[in-house]
Amino acid sequence: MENILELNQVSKEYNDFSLKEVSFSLKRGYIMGFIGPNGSGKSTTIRCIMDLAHIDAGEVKLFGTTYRENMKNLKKRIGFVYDTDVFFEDLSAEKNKKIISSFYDSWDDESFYRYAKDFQVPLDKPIKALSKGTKMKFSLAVALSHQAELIILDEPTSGLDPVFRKELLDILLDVIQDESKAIFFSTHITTDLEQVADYITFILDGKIIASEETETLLENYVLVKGPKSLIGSIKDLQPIMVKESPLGFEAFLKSDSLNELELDFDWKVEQPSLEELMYYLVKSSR
Ligand SMILES: Nc1ncnc2c1ncn2[C@@H]1O[C@H](COP(=O)(O)OP(=O)(O)OP(=O)(O)O)[C@@H](O)[C@H]1O
Repeated sequence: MENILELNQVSKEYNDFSLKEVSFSLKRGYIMGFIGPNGSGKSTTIRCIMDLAHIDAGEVKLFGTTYRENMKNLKKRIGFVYDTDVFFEDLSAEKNKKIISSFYDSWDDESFYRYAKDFQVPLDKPIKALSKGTKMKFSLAVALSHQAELIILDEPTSGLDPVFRKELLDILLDVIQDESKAIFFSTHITTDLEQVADYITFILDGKIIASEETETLLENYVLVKGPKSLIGSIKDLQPIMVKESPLGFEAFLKSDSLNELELDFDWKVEQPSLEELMYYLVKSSR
């Protein structure tokens, strides 16, 4: 199936930071989570995808084409949901909808009212009176009502309570059911991604260090916990990182460093969570 989003060797230089030959791709019908520590380049990458930041080298392809070839049309096919307030705060959600809808030929009022109802967005209230979570839902209702095929969200779940977060994640899962759309979203909440992301792209200091299926990514690594007496044996396997405590150790290593014999040792081998994987990969790089 065609890539709906494709970045090829995208580079962007700021004074103190650069995106370094960022490449990854996403197909229709899937959700990709975009993770990385603070300041690693997530928002910058998203701004490059949205053509809000000029790229110095490389190429961003959307729906198989580039902004250079097709600027006006491309933007309309993307639903961009982000944290900063982009609406007319003093106007009601209904009036905001009226203004925004006039920009889109493909606007579908019926969908909008259905989503607003499903998401319980009060349309008569001014935007400034809505909670953060409700604003996010309004934003998503807008994105879905102009028939966006690619939904890009920059930290949509940050600051939302667990109930709102779960609702939002269910909505995202629902959106990709017909397999014609794709979702790309950045977040620090890795447990959200374990629930919904088919793929994970991991950025660190402006460089992509992994972009693959969530399951495969997690299966690539193991956490081994064992007593002090086995510390020499674990170190022989050249782990990525070992944390020692008075009682024993916790080691993070590539799964293929363990062979069958070593599985028989008196230590516990676990698959790391996404949060543990992120912690160890970030720590070991510093
Ligand atoms: N317009 C700009 N001019 C100069 N530097 C910038 C600009 N925009 C971002 N940066 C720098 O780029 C780096 C990456 O920032 P970015 O916002 O992309 O990170 P992030 O991964 O989204 O971080 P966070 O998780 O904290 O939101 C930061 O050091 C930031 O200061």
